[in-house]
Amino acid sequence: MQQALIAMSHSPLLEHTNPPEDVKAAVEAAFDHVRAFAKDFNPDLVVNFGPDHYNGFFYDLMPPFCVGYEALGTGDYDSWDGPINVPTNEAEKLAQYIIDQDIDTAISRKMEVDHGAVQPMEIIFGGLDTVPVIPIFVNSVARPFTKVSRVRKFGQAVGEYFKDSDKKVLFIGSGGLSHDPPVPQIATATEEQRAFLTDGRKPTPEARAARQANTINTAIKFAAGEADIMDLNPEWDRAFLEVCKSGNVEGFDAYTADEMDAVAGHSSHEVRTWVAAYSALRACGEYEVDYEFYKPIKEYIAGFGVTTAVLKK
Ligand SMILES: O=C(O)CCc1cccc(O)c1O
Ligand SMILES: [Fe+2]
Repeated sequence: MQQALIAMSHSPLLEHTNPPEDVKAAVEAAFDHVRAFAKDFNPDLVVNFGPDHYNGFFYDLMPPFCVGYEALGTGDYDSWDGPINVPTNEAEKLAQYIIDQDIDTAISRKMEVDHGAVQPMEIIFGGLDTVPVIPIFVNSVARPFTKVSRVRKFGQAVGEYFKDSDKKVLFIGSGGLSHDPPVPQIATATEEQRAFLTDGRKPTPEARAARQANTINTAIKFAAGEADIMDLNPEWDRAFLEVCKSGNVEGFDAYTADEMDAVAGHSSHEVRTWVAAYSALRACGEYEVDYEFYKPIKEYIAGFGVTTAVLKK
């Protein structure tokens, strides 16, 4: 088996809020599972589809996709802060292949990736300086959004590139499922927020701390039933997981940005990373989801899903 997949939610609140013990234990067991899965698969390379939350990508230049040739962590919420082990030559060849399939992508020789992209690898491998990784940004917060069918085709192109590779490749998707954390949106932003969304790189320590405190306070209120963010939507989450399990990745095409905003929250778009990862794996062959964990967890502001998938023999 040359390709495998881990698609999982992330939340910077893992270390900052306190769900009931049984919930924490269940999440920890899911993390143990993905760690064991990755260890067993023993990838030569990870292709990491990750979102960003205005730490690395801003409205000064917002691409739908970006392949990182070289990358570093932004360290927000104490996430990976420093260089990332990217095989530049392989990333260059991958981007050329994607473009040759008529799918345009941005590239970066200095891509900045935030908690949303790095958290699964921190959990699974203990850092981003171990297994070589090609980080791929999939815009999941900043309108305008590409159609989900485009994300599927992008993922498919990535998968095709690795289909006959002699390397063992693990596709990771990070984010989702339904959730609506307090990330400003350009359409409703104040003047100050607009400035941040457009040009907010390298915040002062005070600005970063204030942003993080706001997220943590919102999560605590949300768990107490007092926050004015959208509720989680377990039904929507379960339906999305069913599409993942069906193996019919064209099923993702029915999702639209407006509907997702309306029923699953403004950060539900992070499932685009799952769409890319599942479509990449599907391009390598028929797959089966061999592990699924799901729980709506208000303390983490996340419909929290963890899945692994392998190719059918
Ligand atoms: O402050 C931010 O940028 C949002 C943090 C955040 C919170 C809950 C779930 C997430 O997926 C997430 O990213
Ligand atoms: Fe996120």
